[in-house]
Amino acid sequence: MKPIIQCEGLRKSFGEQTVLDGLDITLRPDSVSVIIGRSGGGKSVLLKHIIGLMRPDSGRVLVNGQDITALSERELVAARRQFGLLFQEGALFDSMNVAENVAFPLVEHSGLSRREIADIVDAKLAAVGLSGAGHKMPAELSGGMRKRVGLARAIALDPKIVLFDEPTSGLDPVMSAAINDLILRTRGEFGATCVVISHDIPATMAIADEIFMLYNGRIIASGSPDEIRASDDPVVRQFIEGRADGPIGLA
Ligand SMILES: Nc1ncnc2c1ncn2[C@@H]1O[C@H](COP(=O)(O)OP(=O)(O)OP(=O)(O)O)[C@@H](O)[C@H]1O
Repeated sequence: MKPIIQCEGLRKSFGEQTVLDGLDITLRPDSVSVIIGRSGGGKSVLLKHIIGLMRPDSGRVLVNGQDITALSERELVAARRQFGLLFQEGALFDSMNVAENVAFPLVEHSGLSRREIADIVDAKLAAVGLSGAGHKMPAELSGGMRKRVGLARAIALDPKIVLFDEPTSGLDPVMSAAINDLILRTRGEFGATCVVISHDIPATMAIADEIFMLYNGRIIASGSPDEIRASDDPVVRQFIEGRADGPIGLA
């Protein structure tokens, strides 16, 4: 199957610090791909390269075969419309109510009428289980609700690819399970490719079609949850078992 996202030889340093060190990754369409790895290991930096918010020092990022590292800022704006992005805290606009938040990308990019936009907003809020919450302000919402509003906004334009940056961090187990269901539905019902960054190993095992382990600036292991569980790589084992002792230093 043709990959939807392919990074080849990505290198990125900040001063002396090398964060991506010749990273290769290939993501399949219509799949849930979960990228795991240490805090500060470069997962968010990788995500920013995939949507063209950061440019690599060298290497390429192909999205549907198009090298987005070669695009101008103007072309990038168009290319980014293929993506929906759910930020860690939902990143809602605090001065807008829930419906206005979800409507925002539609107002900015779709050219649809107010009536059409209102219908889409209702449908997306229903999809995330928040029908009737359109008038609420972000400050009135729980963390889980904020994430669901963020997801409704991320899928407002029916993007082909939805990126989730630590979607379950800070949520209770029930809300985490609800968010994981939503990720699976985002792939199933909306036909989107989902790229998830996560520290949550049980959730990763439950939702991933393919897991990628980022370590020392490269993908050191990839495979289905069963393959990753059976990995004999000591770094992978330490990470998925959550042990303090092992090759991964704590520094
Ligand atoms: N714009 C930047 N300028 C300088 N350093 C940066 C920049 N962005 C990221 N870094 C550094 O790159 C490293 C990787 O950061 P990144 O946010 O990608 O980690 P992460 O794996 O997403 O971590 P976490 O799981 O804690 O969110 C960190 O050491 C960070 O300080």
